[in-house]
Amino acid sequence: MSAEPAAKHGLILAVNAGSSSLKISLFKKDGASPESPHDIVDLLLTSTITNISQPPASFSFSLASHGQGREAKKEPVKEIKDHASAFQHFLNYLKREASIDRSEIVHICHRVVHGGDYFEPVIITDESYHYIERLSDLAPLHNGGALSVMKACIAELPNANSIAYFDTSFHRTMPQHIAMYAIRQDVAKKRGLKKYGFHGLSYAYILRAVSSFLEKEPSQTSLIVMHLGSGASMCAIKNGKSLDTTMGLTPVSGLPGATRSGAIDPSLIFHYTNRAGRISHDRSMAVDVHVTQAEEILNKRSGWAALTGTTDFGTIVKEMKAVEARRAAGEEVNEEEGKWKIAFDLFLDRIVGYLGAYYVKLGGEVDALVFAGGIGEKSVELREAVVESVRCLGFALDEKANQEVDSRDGAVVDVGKLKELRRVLVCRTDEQLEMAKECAMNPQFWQQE
Ligand SMILES: Nc1ncnc2c1ncn2[C@@H]1O[C@H](COP(=O)(O)OP(=O)(O)O)[C@@H](O)[C@H]1O
Ligand SMILES: CC(=O)OP(=O)(O)O
Ligand SMILES: [Mg+2]
Repeated sequence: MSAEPAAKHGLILAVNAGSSSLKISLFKKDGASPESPHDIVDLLLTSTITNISQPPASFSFSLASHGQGREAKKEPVKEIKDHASAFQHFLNYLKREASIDRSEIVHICHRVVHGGDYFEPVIITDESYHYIERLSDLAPLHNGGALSVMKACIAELPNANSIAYFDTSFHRTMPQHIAMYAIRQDVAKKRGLKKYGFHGLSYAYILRAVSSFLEKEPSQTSLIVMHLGSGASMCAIKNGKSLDTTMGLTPVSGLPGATRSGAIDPSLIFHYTNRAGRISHDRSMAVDVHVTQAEEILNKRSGWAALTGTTDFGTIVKEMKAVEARRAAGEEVNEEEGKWKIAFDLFLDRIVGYLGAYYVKLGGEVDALVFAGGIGEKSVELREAVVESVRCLGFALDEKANQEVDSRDGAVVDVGKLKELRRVLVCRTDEQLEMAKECAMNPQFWQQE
């Protein structure tokens, strides 16, 4: 792949189509690129649309010049029903924002969850678009949304290059026997049936930010990272490389999520429904995605939504605490009310299981446990429960630091007690910034000074 080097500098729009959200950031690349990747791009604005799969969606927009740390105002928008309409709403809003000239956008970086055999970023052409489209069935909550945004970009911002950045790229270093499933390899090879792993842009950002925080080279840094959001996964990073991760061929495997089951016995689905193999045409996407009913059940009708009725882990924690406080006060609590704690404990159990496994796989050489993603960054209670469960491995939390994460600045916050021995960190991950930095640093995309 090679792009026409567009300009020496200009604006980079980075778009992150998550399973239930669309996160957009606009950056300015400076003409004189400093050696350090840390200040190669300046943030101009961010916009976040959440609850796309649970309407009404909520829209926020904030200019960096108006204070980055400030919580942006959120407003419900009933017209937003998918990623395409969410992006259109953002573009309309941007048009009204006089201080930004859309024609200065040179590159648009798109987070694409499944990249199949693509490892490097690719410029979107007919060929690469159709390759990513063919992979949509392997990331039914994701690739379709990203493609619908690309279509809108080509129509509305025709002078900008659309470039796809892949979640799967970070995991290309997984050893073959770890990425392989114990199935016939002639079939596996023909159909690409192996563990790809996801959230790779987030892991790349976290590795960069945490190694810098620890003042170590990324290639000397070993971490166990928990990216816990609507989609949740973990990664064992050994000397800067992905050794193992919990998601697999598709993002449904590993930890449960907002609407995803996580790992199950593969036979379960045939006992759940006798229509497992029937094709279900997903009409919620602007791009047609063909998945079976089995995949629809496990991707869209499971997880927190199935256990508790909400996709918001914050609500689960709040309700659980309220019920547990009543129970502690001697009040009777019925079975239905116990669902919040069951969901919390189930998530905790799966996280701790992988944590133990990854600690052993890394031979105990772990520079830090890192919490990230909406739940990892915001839930004081989940961090407390996880770290308490792995106390036997020598990790301990500084309770006060854990409570105060929200009020602390910076990408990385130290919440561990035994700082010299076993670090516990929170990292505010930023997939948009990771893409923008990678784009700004890639000489292929820019005319040299
Ligand atoms: N205070 C909180 N406590 C626990 N969970 C929270 C809190 N705030 C947000 N979350 C969780 O974070 C999720 C969003 O995480 P994020 O990583 O932004 O998601 P996405 O996968 O859409 O990128 C929400 O759905 C919610 O479950
Ligand atoms: C891969 C994945 O699950 O992404 P997200 O958490 O953004 O939905
Ligand atoms: Mg996400």
